[in-house]
Amino acid sequence: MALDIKICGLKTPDAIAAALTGGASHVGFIFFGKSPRNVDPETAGRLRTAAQGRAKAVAVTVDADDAALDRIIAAMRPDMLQLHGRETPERTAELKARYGLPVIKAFSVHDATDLAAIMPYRGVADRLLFDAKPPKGSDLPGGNGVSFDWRALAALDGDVDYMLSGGLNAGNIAEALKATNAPGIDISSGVEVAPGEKDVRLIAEFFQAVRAATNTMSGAA
Ligand SMILES: O=C(O)c1ccccc1N[C@@H]1O[C@H](COP(=O)(O)O)[C@@H](O)[C@H]1O
Repeated sequence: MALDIKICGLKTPDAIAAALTGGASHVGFIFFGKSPRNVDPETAGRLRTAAQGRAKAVAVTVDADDAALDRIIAAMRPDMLQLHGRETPERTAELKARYGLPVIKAFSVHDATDLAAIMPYRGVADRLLFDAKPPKGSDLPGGNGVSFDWRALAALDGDVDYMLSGGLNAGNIAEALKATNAPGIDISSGVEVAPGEKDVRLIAEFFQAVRAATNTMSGAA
């Protein structure tokens, strides 16, 4: 099965073009005021048109209320919603029904005990996303550029569809894929030169590293 690759926190046409040229399956837009990657829904709506028919456009929100989500959905027309806050299984189901969109639910992981949290979301969220816990003092629930111990995911059932995120970059993606065999990966800080500032060269290098890693893994199989 092809590896899904999401480049998240996009804010400029150049960065989106680099993500699409590299072969991103998903492009993510952040709607969270405290993030250096925050975009307004209208800007995201303009930017996401480049991805039409090429990659799924994902709206990333954090405990957003209905009014904020209504505005995001109307202006951006995302293909998917990513819930990166403390949204309950009930809220997740409600949003799926309200907008008729597939939902990615994010979980923060330190060790295998954190995986118990996913149980009530199985059959509710369409896909799970595993990110590291935010460092102490961080204002952001994600996008902190920190990894967790990927061995924690060894306890997952084989049928769990998820994306691995948190501190991925061109230098560690081979090890991350080898450790997890993740069906999808998600990166933001690792292709930036400063918080919120994507770099087209780093994006291209990330895709090269992913291709090299997947070629090595399929050769070894
Ligand atoms: O990137 C952000 O600023 C952000 C803000 C609020 C919620 C989620 C956010 N990003 C998510 O974090 C991971 C990527 O993090 P990293 O920078 O690669 O470590 C990814 O799931 C983004 O969607």
